[in-house]
Amino acid sequence: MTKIGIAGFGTIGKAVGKWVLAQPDLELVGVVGGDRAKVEQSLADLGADVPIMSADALALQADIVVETAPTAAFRDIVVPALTAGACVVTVSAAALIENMDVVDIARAHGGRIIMATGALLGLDAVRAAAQGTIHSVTMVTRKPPKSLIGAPEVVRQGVDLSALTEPLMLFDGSAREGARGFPANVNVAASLALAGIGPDQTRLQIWADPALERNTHRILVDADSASFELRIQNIPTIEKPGTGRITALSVIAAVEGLTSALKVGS
Ligand SMILES: NC(=O)C1=CN([C@@H]2O[C@H](COP(=O)(O)OP(=O)(O)OC[C@H]3O[C@@H](n4cnc5c(N)ncnc54)[C@H](OP(=O)(O)O)[C@@H]3O)[C@@H](O)[C@H]2O)C=CC1
Ligand SMILES: O=C([O-])CC(=O)C(=O)O
Repeated sequence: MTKIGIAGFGTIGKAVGKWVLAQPDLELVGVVGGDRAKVEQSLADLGADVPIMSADALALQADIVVETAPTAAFRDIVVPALTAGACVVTVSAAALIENMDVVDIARAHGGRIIMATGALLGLDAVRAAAQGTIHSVTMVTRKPPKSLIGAPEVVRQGVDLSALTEPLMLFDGSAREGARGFPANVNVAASLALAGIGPDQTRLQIWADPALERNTHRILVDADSASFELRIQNIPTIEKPGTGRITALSVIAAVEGLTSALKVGS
């Protein structure tokens, strides 16, 4: 039995928990949450008798810690897990690019960080191209306004997204700056940057588009090995529209890839 812990039991974490509970070779050994009453209700919804614990306690119990908490909690969860030599599976790429020293912590203690592809595609091709020379990576994210409400940069600009009648460009710059302004909205840009030419070289535009119902990403890569274009249209989750439905499935696929006899794709 592989022991799984989940830190952050919200939109993604709860879906992953439901899947883990249905796997005969996986054991959900603990959950770390924000509001305890909400986690208790979520576990009750799943019919699960699983202890709620601190991130430090989970680090000592789990072989794999699934980190699906808000950006601000990233270090408190990931540092003890890696120090204990656990494998961390996460999609919090916006948090990782601000805390790259955790990679050194993993290296020093035999831990691993698996950044699942999340709400994106094609990171295998971007990583392969990065073994040669990538000339440019450009990403354009367009989301329905409801998917961007509450982002720090939207609040800073004082834009009333609910009043939009036509597309509005909210950001044009580096993936690093974009992830700072929209930490819960463009993790995909941070993942793309980690796979390719880094957060300062990866270019990003973010648009709020009232005509859209899906979170859409278009990526252009120009490299000495290939030029390619990636497009995805993510169906928003009901709980958190900025998070596409495919994200939790990507985390599940990553855990499955770590624990099953057959793994397809790199
Ligand atoms: N790479 C990608 O494609 C994507 C990445 N993400 C990232 O994944 C992460 C999770 O996203 P999502 O599930 O949508 O977010 P949610 O807000 O739905 O869930 C986060 C959960 O974490 C809980 N939480 C709050 N504080 C802590 C803490 N200190 N320790 C543990 N848990 C805590 C929250 O509880 P409470 O509600 O009580 O505060 C909430 O239940 C985020 O970092 C997000 O940015 C999201 C979408 C796509
Ligand atoms: O990257 C993110 O944080 C989420 C996202 O864009 C999506 O789900 O399409």
